Amino acid sequence: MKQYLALCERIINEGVWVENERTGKRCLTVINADLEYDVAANQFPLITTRKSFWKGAIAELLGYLRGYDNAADFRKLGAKTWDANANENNAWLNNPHRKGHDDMGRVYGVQGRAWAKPDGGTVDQLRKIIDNLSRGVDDRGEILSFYNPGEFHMGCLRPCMHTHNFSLLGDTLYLNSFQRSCDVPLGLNFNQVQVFALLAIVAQITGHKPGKAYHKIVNAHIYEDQLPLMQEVQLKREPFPSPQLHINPDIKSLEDLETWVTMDDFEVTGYQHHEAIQYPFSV
Ligand SMILES: Nc1nc(=O)c2c([nH]1)NC[C@@H]1CN(c3ccc(C(=O)N[C@@H](CCC(=O)O)C(=O)O)cc3)CN21
Ligand SMILES: O=c1ccn([C@H]2C[C@H](O)[C@@H](COP(=O)(O)O)O2)c(=O)[nH]1
Repeated sequence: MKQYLALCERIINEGVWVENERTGKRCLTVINADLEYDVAANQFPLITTRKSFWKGAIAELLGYLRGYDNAADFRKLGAKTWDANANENNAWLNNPHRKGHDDMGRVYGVQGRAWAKPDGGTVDQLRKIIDNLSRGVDDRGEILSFYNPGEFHMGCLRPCMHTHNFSLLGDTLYLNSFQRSCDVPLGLNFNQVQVFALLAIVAQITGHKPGKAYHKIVNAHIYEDQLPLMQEVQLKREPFPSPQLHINPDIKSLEDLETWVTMDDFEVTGYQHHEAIQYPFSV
């Protein structure tokens, strides 16, 4: 929680105003933030200075791991986060590749599970990583990348958290996650949960101990209409200690994640938090 608050303070003290064409809003922006989560100690990085709807974040992650391309599928899991980007962005609504209501196009998990090969067929990046790690193999290229510039024109948004790189040291699994753009009041609240949960889940299904997760953010920003709530409400509150995340131990494989897992298989204990804050969302 301290590193989150330090990043917010840094944006307020050192941030530079940058215009954003798509949203028509200015963002107070800093470049480069390195966050670290201790998954081994189960210090779940949930924001405590406002109520966090963490289930939406894990639902979104599960949708990515399943390769979903449709906001309706995300809603069924419990994440409403893609409704606006799928259905309210004019450039995407007028894009000939959009397959109708709720379609997100070839974003995130589509690239992770079915990256189109130029010579035909697809690559399932996640399957390969899980197979290797389950055999105790780290080929120094255990990389899940959603960033496919050749297909940006076929999706509603370029991926923000775009690459997850796993590493094995002995029986301990590590994760480095890379994010090019971060809406600190709204998106980071979810992204911290996702980086932590991704390492915890993959360690569990490949039979390893989780170590640390390292989260690098390049452009970290606060939208102009979010700033008063951040400065005058959220940053005035004292944080509480980290809660813990519990994952159903019956989840043992990628097939389990793909077939029967729901948000009921995730539980958080010890979550003390301040009241919810509704931050404005920019499409
Ligand atoms: N401007 C912007 N910021 C983002 O963080 C973001 C995007 N766009 N587009 C793609 C995804 C969607 N994400 C989202 C979208 C909505 C919330 C949101 O409204 N969060 C609420 C609670 C939602 C709930 O009830 O589940 C919050 O208060 O955190 C969070 C992340 C993250 N990403
Ligand atoms: O996981 C996510 C997804 C999106 N965001 C934020 C970061 C930006 O504010 C917007 C995306 O706009 P771009 O112009 O494509 O950078 O969504 C996030 O924080 N986390």
